[in-house]
Amino acid sequence: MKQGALILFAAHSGAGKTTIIRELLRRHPEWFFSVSATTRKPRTGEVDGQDYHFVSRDVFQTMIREKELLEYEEVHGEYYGTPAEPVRQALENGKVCIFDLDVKGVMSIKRHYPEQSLSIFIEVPDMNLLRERLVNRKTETPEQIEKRLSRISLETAMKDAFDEVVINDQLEKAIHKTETLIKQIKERC
Ligand SMILES: Nc1ncnc2c1ncn2[C@@H]1O[C@H](COP(=O)(O)OP(=O)(O)OP(=O)(O)O)[C@@H](O)[C@H]1O
Ligand SMILES: Nc1nc2c(ncn2[C@@H]2O[C@H](COP(=O)(O)O)[C@@H](O)[C@H]2O)c(=O)[nH]1
Repeated sequence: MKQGALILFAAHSGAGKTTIIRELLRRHPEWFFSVSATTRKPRTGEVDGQDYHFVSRDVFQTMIREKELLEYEEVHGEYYGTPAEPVRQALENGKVCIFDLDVKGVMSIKRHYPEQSLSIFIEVPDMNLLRERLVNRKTETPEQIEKRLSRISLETAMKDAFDEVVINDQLEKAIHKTETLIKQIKERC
């Protein structure tokens, strides 16, 4: 009986992790995406229940109190957390489960599921690209962009603990590389 696999993505803000995940899920609708809860406001085009469960701080605190979250972190001044029950069910059904997380969230989930997890850090060939991509994305103010980039040193310090680092220079190459890594772990779990 298949146990399911957990694919844990993290990156510096702007590296392209969400773009890669969206394309992987488009190509593999059979894979399960762990929809996080967050107190951050939706960006244009983001759909509640699909990209995130957008909740108030009060609701998020209740989720913490009721132990509904597998892990949670405060990132860039907002709360983000992984609802536990959908993940448990997806794994029970032997699914490949995809997670969009910050670096600390990756390590927390890896501690829960050490044998079934693959952690992937999405990197850029040049750090200047991060600001450029965030500016082009047009979803944050200049102050918010600087706040996001201020986590680079923490993220760099934790990068060595990841199983794989994938450089997102050419998007299609990065998608292909991650897809190959996921197919490999899927064979084992
Ligand atoms: N290989 C690439 N070349 C050029 N632009 C890219 C590439 N990959 C992604 N982008 C663009 O860079 C921007 C940031 O990508 P994305 O939103 O996926 O980043 P992220 O890593 O999820 O960041 P955050 O953690 O801030 O959400 C987007 O506008 C996306 O279209
Ligand atoms: N620890 C967790 N981190 C999460 C979760 N969901 C998303 N994230 C990470 O937060 C930052 C900011 O996300 P953004 O959508 O505002 O750009 C990013 O690194 C996400 O990967 C979660 O459930 N737990």
